[in-house]
Amino acid sequence: MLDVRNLSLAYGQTPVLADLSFSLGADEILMLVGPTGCGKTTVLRTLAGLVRPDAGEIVLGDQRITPKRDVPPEKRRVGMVFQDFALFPHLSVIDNVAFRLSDRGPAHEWLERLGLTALADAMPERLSGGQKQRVALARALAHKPQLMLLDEPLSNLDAALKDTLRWDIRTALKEAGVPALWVTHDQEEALSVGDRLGVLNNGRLEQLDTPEQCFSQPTSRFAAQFLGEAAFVRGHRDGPVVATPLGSATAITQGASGEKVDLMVRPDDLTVVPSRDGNGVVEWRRYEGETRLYAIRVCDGEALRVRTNHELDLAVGAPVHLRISSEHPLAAFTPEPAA
Ligand SMILES: Nc1ncnc2c1ncn2[C@@H]1O[C@H](COP(=O)(O)OP(=O)(O)OP(=O)(O)O)[C@@H](O)[C@H]1O
Repeated sequence: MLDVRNLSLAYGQTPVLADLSFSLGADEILMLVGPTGCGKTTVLRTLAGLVRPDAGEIVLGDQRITPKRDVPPEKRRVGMVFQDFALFPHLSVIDNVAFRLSDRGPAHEWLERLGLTALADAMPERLSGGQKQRVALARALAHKPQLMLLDEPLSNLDAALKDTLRWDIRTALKEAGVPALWVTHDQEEALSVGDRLGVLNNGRLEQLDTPEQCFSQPTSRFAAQFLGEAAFVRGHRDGPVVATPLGSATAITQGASGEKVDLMVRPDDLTVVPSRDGNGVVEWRRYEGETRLYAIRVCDGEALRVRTNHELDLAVGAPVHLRISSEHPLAAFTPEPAA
């Protein structure tokens, strides 16, 4: 169990974490995303005890940590997995995993669970990136941590390996029954692997919710734009419905009829068909294999992205009709004041 309350931290005069609060359940995995420099690694470093916060408290199991009551990193029982694996190069796999353990049983157990038994006596230099990361995970879990911190654990691995390993890491964390905080830059990973997702912006949690809620019901434009390819179409409320030049959709939030709003649309909320008297033209196209992504310029507004089946083959410059086809409610935001 982890409880973070009103954590603040500045490097010199630069505030990095601002009144950050969240809790993690017994075996909950929280994915942490946000733009570069927003403080993700600093959150992990603070929880690990590598930097001391200026204010707030961390309750980790039965430890209560405050700026005045520090607990050193080695007493926090926090396991860490980094993108660069950080194995001891002069120790074999089993000696890495069992490092400083008086009982080597859990080391053998985690090697087996993570499919590494045959490599127990190998030296790290012989291992592939995926195997190194499994060893790093086994080492962290064999030490029976009360919290796991993962800082972009898959970013040095190729795409095919990432997909398998992310699920193996999730399974291992759940088997170990430890809460985990997992920083990633990968949207698919952020949305698919964790139990909850936190969107960090300038050291503040902009949104903390299930991945589904964060993606489909972002509470701010920032969260909307950070997850997935969001665009905004100006419309007017008419009861629960927002009417736009591209058709109508139900809005998630209610407001006064007649009020101007920007409706958030993603490429799968729109449908495009060829049409001589349509409302737009194809500005660019991108073949994606199973799908195609088109940018459609509508009147003189911004180009909107729409994803279609790969069989719809439209040329650049082709006249088309673009409409909102989403059957689920869409997020609506108050228009930003003109610059
Ligand atoms: N030791 C330090 N001294 C001073 N400033 C630091 C230090 N470490 C990080 N920073 C600054 O704090 C801010 C947050 O850094 P942090 O590494 O936590 O961001 P991040 O969200 O993990 O970024 P990235 O996604 O690029 O890894 C950045 O502006 C960074 O330059």
